[in-house]
Order: sequence, then structure tokens, then C-alpha cells
Amino acid sequence: MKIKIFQFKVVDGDVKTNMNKVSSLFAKTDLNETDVVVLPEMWTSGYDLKNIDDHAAKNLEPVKTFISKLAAEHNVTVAAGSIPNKYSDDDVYNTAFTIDHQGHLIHEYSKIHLVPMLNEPEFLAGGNKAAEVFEINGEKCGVVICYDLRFPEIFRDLSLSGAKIIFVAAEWPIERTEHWMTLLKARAIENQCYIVASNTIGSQSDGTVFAGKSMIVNPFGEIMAEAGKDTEEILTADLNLAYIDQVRTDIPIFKSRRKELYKFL
Ligand SMILES: O=C(O)CCC(=O)C(=O)O
Repeated sequence: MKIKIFQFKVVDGDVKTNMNKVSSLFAKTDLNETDVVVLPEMWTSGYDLKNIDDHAAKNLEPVKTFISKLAAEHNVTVAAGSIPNKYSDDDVYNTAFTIDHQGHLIHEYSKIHLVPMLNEPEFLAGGNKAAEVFEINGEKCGVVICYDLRFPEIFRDLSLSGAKIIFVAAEWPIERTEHWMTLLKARAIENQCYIVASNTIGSQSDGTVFAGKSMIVNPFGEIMAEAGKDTEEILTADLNLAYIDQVRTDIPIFKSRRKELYKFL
């Protein structure tokens, strides 16, 4: 499965500029051989939380239609990161979604762990549905969002449900880059699956600087592709999904599990 992560700067509070940016990245990239394009967290608005109500999509629109057109036009699945989004109530959620290569919505998930360090609980509501697996080109995948990376339980749930690729959409701050890199590798090693992690670069008006370092890690924990900390980049990797079986045969952690002895799972 051929993946491209778009690592770029999100301009906080400027939805139009950010949508134009994504359009231009699709226009300038050769996607002929690509199965999935991956976007980061909150890429329409950034963390302009004070005005998040104004930036929020309604049932993912108009962003869903915008991404659907790009996906169909380029014949590529888009793991479209996350955006601020409202459903029927007034709450704003941090919602990730994926559109297949024909332009159809195939998955959505609202971030369940809100991040206190960025004041998310003050402005956003946490999703109440567990992350679920879904299929891209017949292969089981999952999506989690940024702070979720600190919760191994959600990754275990997804991998026990068959996920071979877990996408992590993030706007992860630079001062915790070491956590970002270590946890991405750990989640790949402990679940023996591919981790495809997209992050943003640059700073926003409150001074938060993002870490870049979008990354693709294989089921053995090796980094297949890694972006710079402050460069706009298109990161590419070709995932060999059969390699997962080999790693799980060589180090059979799923067979060795003693789930009857784990108190909290
Ligand atoms: O957990 C962290 O250190 C960063 C989390 C974060 O930035 C987010 O969830 O948006």
C-alpha cells in the first residue's frame, strides 16, 4: 500500500487558506502510484480554539465535499486528518474522517482523549464512540488523533480488531518531540503493525511550535520515512502488509498474551 503524508504548516484561524493549501498540494503532487494521502490534525483551523465555533464544519461539511472531489479526481483514498466539527448539538468535536478513492466517506472518529495541555476540554467535546477499524483497499486500518498516542489501550483495541495500519493525525508540539518519536515506535513494536503519523510544522499565534517529524514506522519498529522538524514535505512509503505476518511469526506476542491475567483490559 503506497502512502503519501502531506506535512505542511497550518495557519491558525484561516480555514480558506488551509483548504487552498491542501488543494495546491494535491495539484502539484504526482499521485498516480499512490493509494492513500494523509493529512494532519485540525488542519482547517489549527488550534484557534477561542473561535473554534466559527471554524467548525457541520456534519463535516463543506470539507467532506471538498476532500471527496479531490479523492475522486486523483483516484486516491484520503485519510483526511481531523477538523473541528459539529453534529446536531452545539458541541464542537475534533473529528477525523477518511474518504475512499471514489469520493465516499468510509470512516469517521471524534477524538476521545482531549488534551489538557492545549485547553481542549474547555472548548471541545470528547467523542463517545470507540475507535473502530475500517478497510482501505480491503486492508483493515484504524485512525487515532494526537493525544490518543499516549493511550496504548486504543492501539491494542484496534490491533486486536485486525488493524494493520494505524494512522495518527497530529498537531504535536515541538517540546515533546522525544515523546512523539518514542511513542510512535513503541506503538508499532507492541502492536506489530504499521504506524502512519502526520504532524504539522511552524508556529501559531499563541506561540505553540509544532514538531514536524511526520513518520512512517514498520511493524518491527523501524522508521521507514521521517520528515524534518520544520520543512514542508511530502513523505512517501510503500507498506508491505505481508511483513506483519512475518514479524508476528518471529515474535509471537499475540499468541503469548495472557489476557485472563490482565486486570484492566
Ligand atoms: O500529548 C501531547 O504531548 C500532545 C497532544 C496534542 O498536542 C494534541 O492532542 O493535540
